[in-house]
Amino acid sequence: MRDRSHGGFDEEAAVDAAERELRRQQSPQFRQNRHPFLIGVAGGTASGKTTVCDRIMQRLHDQCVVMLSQDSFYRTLTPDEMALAKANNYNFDHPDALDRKGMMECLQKLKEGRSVEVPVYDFALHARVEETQRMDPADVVIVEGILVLAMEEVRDQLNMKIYVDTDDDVRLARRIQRDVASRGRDVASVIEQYTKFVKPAFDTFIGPSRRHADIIVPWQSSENVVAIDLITEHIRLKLRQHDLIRIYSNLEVMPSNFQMRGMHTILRDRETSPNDFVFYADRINRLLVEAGLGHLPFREKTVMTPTGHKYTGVEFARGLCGVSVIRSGEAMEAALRECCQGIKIGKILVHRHGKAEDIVYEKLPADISRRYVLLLDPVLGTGNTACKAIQVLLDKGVQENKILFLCIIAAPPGIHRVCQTYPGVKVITSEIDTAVDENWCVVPGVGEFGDRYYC
Ligand SMILES: O=P(O)(O)OC[C@H]1O[C@H](OP(=O)(O)OP(=O)(O)O)[C@H](O)[C@@H]1O
Ligand SMILES: O=c1cc[nH]c(=O)[nH]1
Repeated sequence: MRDRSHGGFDEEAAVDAAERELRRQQSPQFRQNRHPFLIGVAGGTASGKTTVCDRIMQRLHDQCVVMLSQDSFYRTLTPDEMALAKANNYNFDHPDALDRKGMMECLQKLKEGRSVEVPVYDFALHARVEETQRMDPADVVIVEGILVLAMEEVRDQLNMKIYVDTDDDVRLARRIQRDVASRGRDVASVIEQYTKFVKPAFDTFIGPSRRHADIIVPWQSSENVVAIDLITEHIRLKLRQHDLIRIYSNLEVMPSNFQMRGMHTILRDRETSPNDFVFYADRINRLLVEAGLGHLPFREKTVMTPTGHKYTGVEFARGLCGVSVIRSGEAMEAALRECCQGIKIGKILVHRHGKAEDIVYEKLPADISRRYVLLLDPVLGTGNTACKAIQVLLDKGVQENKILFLCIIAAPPGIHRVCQTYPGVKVITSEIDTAVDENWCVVPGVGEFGDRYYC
């Protein structure tokens, strides 16, 4: 409940401090602790993956971007395999042709912000050469290759997955041209290899892996400039979010998947009916509450199953309660009650009036100072409301590291403010938005959450 006044917090100073912190983390001594943003680019042979990567790198020229190619990790062949390769009878399109362990080690090191020595593969000799190529840590690592989205262990490391979609005939024509010109092959052998191995591997591994992609880029004979623009804009947005996660260890963003993005799309759509808004907000609230509960301490517990076997598991934490920020936070109470039967839930009303800030109402469990508190409010905008509510809890004796703030969307100013002012408080959100506008509305946001939920 507020008239969108700003409160006494110097937002610019907070953002400056956060940026200073980010620069500190970018200094060489901190590099090894940095986690870069990992992008996977897959697609069939000669689909244009490298060109897509080059265009992305050109557009992200102000970031430190490196590209790791799956091709660098072809295995050194055994003598028998070498004989097959020379007879054009070896399957280079199968995941087993790769040194997957070596590739994962490289990826892991880059992910940890360390330099790596990348193997160099000679396609004409079907062998690794002696020398390696050094790759230094970067802000963004692009991993490119036909099987990048088909290998689960690689896929699991990626922050963004792109699939380049090009017609089969265009790809075959390009493949013939490339292998003849630069890999020492003749046309007949390229076509034979394509029919025997390349196409079946595409049908078995590569084509099906497109379902794992976040973005599918149609890429035919002319370049898809619009797609590259959209992708790089999205990467910039994600990098900003990624930076926040790197700065604040007390910020957690729930993993995004198509279900989550679909639910957010419905919430954010101004055409969504009130019934649907409530339905999908409730679904996300339930997931948020589960994510919050996952941060509570647990005790080991062993039970007997009905078949008389032991199961060693854990026991849920005791001594927790919820506190909702009136009015929108009350929309999250049902989700908390569904997960924790009989849980005590208190309430705080933060009322703003001009420059003055008043708590006009609070009703909290008498023993709240001994409890963990799940503080519920679906929107974190400037962070004024959240900070005021957190301060009320601290004044009641709740320990800072026993407060978990759950919100459906969080804007960067609110994240800076809460995470910096209260480093012990864990902020858990399902999405980070871009900004807060001059009317204190979150951008892109959901509009006035309370008005839409309770209308
Ligand atoms: O981070 P801030 O800039 O403080 O904004 C966030 C606050 O705004 C919303 O409440 P609102 O004031 O709209 O009241 P309502 O819940 O009664 O609709 C939201 O539920 C938060 O409490
Ligand atoms: O955009 C906003 C900002 C604060 N609160 C809301 O409900 N929406």
